[in-house]
Amino acid sequence: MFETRPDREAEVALVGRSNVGKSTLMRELTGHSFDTGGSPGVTREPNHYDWAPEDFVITDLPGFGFMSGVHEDHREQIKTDIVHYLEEYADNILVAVLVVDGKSVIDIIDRHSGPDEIPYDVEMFHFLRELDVPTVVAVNKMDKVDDTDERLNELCDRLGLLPPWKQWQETIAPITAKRGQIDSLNEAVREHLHEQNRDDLFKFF
Ligand SMILES: Nc1nc2c(ncn2[C@@H]2O[C@H](COP(=O)(O)OP(=O)(O)OP(=O)(O)O)[C@@H](O)[C@H]2O)c(=O)[nH]1
Repeated sequence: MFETRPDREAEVALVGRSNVGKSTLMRELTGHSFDTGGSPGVTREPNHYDWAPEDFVITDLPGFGFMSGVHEDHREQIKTDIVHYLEEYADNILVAVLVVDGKSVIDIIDRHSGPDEIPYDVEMFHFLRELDVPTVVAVNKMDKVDDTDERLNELCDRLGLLPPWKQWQETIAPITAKRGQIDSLNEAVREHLHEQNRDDLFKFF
């Protein structure tokens, strides 16, 4: 279990597979650069952007999935730790941001769909819903995607949301974190904060 979390009442948590751009997004959101080491899977412990005066923390959870040089057992352990973290702090997490790579997410989901296999992103999306944690899917790297609407409609379909994606703007937020294009995510997060009477946290998004 991760033991680095500051004791804060309110939290926004970023989850997602390795290399989807969580650290890049974290930097854009906070203006703070976390030492990620640069290669996939380097983020093994959560990064917390601790805002004590507001009793608020933004957390970047470790990436899950393929990591070169990381043994299968360890990968499973990281996944288990993430699940436990989300369960333990579900009441504190006002919004979860599930980050995916817009370029590859459909292929990865389809490759891992089978009679006894649920793709991580789909599993995580449903798990967060079960926990009653409002979730925004940040579809990153949209600079590499040409057919935006088609791609986002496909993603809705895989997540069990009825397309067109445009009716899910509180849930599906296409972004290009690397260029600082994250307005749609900020708006979606604000919607969820507003619903929970936390307009005081708008300044972070
Ligand atoms: N084209 C493109 N590349 C991006 C974007 N955002 C991030 N990247 C690149 O994606 C790679 C991974 O980004 P990171 O932010 O390190 O990803 P991460 O999800 O934190 O990775 P882990 O540490 O493995 O969890 C880097 O090469 C980034 O420059 C984007 O919006 N567009």
